[in-house]
Amino acid sequence: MPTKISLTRYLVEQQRVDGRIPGDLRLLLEVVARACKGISHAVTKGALAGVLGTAGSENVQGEVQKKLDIIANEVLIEANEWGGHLAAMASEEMDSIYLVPNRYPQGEYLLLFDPLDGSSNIDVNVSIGTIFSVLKKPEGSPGVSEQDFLQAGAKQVAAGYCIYGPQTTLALTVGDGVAVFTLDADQGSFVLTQEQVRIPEDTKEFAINMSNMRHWDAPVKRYVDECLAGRDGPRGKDFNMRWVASMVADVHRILTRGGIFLYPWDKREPDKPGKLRLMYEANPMSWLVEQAGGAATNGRERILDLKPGKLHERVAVVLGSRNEVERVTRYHLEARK
Ligand SMILES: O=P(O)(O)OC[C@H]1O[C@](O)(COP(=O)(O)O)[C@@H](O)[C@@H]1O
Ligand SMILES: [Mg+2]
Ligand SMILES: [Mg+2]
Repeated sequence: MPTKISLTRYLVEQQRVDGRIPGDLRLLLEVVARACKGISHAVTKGALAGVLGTAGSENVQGEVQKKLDIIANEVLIEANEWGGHLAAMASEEMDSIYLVPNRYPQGEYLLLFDPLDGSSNIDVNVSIGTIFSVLKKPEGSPGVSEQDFLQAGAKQVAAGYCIYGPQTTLALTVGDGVAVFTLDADQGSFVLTQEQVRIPEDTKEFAINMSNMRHWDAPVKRYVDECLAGRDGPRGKDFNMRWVASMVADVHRILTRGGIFLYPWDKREPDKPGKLRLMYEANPMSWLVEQAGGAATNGRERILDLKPGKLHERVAVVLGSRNEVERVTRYHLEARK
């Protein structure tokens, strides 16, 4: 496919030429991309539009909501509810699922999103993003319930993120590799800038919040200790470290130049499997990473095989360059024996 084509043309070709996606899914993805453009606009305006700062409320997970968390959530809902492609939506910022109102045509897809990822970076002008995942409503189920959303990540029919950084960039998979589009603000359209993204199998760069080191489990400590030991340690090479604290930005770096990202279980809240959310953070990112040749596990099992028990379920995440993820997973399995 020639580069410099628009997202619309890329999707039309996925639909028409390759028969990979139905027309409804194509239109749904175009609406999601349009919503991301709107969010990008609000992010760029920042203090000029009065969108920075906290909203004075908490979400279902007890996290303080920022104004942009709520604005991004509303933009995504308003853009998507009337198009006729969706049956329901779910979001990090909403306690339960959002049914498409009866006055609008009902579609067969379910859309999940983290409207604004990296909330702690909003007010300090560091990259943030939107993460999304699309599932098909199970056939034969009347109406829509939360149960319909509880499908393994392997069932996703589309997944992606839009990062609001120095450029606004959208990464997308519909199961045919990962394509990356850059927003051309003059044209107002996303333009294909990279196709068939590949994550190198090996890396010398890891991403983890080191301030939690004392709370980690032994296999994670072992892995990071070996990286820190550098050339003189068992790995025989020096490692670099990065932690943006926006998963979108850390994953975007990994798609661009490789690396490994870890947000493991830790002893601070031992009853929670991890910090990140399975259905609208880990699943879409894991599918993107796998589609780019990388791997994603919770330390033991492939994330995309996990069957969610609830909408806002949390999960430990290890993803990125294949050989490093396999090493961390092996360390966990060895520790169990
Ligand atoms: O502040 P910590 O504990 O390092 O956590 C950072 C992680 O939290 C997150 O910000 C969670 O996302 P939200 O901003 O959507 O809640 C991830 O993007 C990031 O990887
Ligand atoms: Mg997030
Ligand atoms: Mg968020």
